[in-house]
Amino acid sequence: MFEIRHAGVKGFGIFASRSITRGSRILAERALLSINNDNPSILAAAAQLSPLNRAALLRLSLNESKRSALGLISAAWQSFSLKSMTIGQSRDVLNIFYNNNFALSDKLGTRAVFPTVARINHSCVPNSQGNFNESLGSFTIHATNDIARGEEVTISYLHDELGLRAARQKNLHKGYGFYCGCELCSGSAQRQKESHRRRSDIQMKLRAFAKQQGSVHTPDTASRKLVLTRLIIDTHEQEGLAGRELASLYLEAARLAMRLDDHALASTLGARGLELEKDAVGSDSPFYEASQLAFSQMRFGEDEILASRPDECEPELSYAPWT
Ligand SMILES: C[S@@+](CC[C@H](N)C(=O)[O-])C[C@H]1O[C@@H](n2cnc3c(N)ncnc32)[C@H](O)[C@@H]1O
Repeated sequence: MFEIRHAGVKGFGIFASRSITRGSRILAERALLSINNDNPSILAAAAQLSPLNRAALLRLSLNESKRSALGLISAAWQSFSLKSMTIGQSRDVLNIFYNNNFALSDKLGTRAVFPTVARINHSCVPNSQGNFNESLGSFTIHATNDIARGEEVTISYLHDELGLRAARQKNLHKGYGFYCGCELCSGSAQRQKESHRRRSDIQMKLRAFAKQQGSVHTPDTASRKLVLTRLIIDTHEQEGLAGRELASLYLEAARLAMRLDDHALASTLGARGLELEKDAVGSDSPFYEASQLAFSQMRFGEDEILASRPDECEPELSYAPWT
């Protein structure tokens, strides 16, 4: 379904070797290296790897801008007791880990590197999304948009999907040492202008709403929240963004519509939210199962459950560089 090959200045990347339809699982893989609160040492975990797996780890991409100074002292200190790795190798292992790991659970301190997933480059308008599937014990990549044969498979490394270009560039450079040249960041001036207008507009509306919320409590809060949530949904869709964030917005809108006794609207919004979630995580994901359950309970009047979906205790999943 895909191949790993050179992607110009980005290094390696993953490309569709045939057309991939939205919702398809592109890959599912287990961690190559992981740490958690009980076993927090990256170098100790790397020392346990077989020579083949350690070589595979050392082939992954480094953040060159952080290669020289940062990590050297820590690597030297930590590798003191690990005779199996040189200080240089230890420094590279740390750099590679920071540049490629995903935070899977804040509570358990679980962070992991997945060898093929680590080859997927960033786009501010990605066509795929990564999520950890607890029941498979694997990280999955699903197409959130249709992908043409030969097109690069991309995910977003950012937390704020609707961020403005300057903020996106700053965060990507700080985290990964690159300035993004994706189809949005290097798109036509017209496209960038429209995107900037849409994104600033919604940010302004969100700020105004938050300010209003802080000052007075008006009884029509649910209807105003619904209007705003639907505007955020529209912005995502106009920007070509799909995935779990959009699914959550639809499910939240469904909950608000239900609260306003608009059952027909709640059903339509909820069904769309579930469809988007299934596309992003797969029908075997506990995330999807939890949303399905919450949606059916909401329809029977227990809407608080949808507001406290279990996964919302965890942070939004994304690469976790240099944290
Ligand atoms: C997780 S790795 C992705 C795979 C990597 N290209 C490789 O060769 O293994 C992250 C690194 O890929 C590069 N990268 C990812 N997305 C990029 C983009 N949109 N523009 C430029 N470089 C990118 C950066 O060097 C970044 O530090």
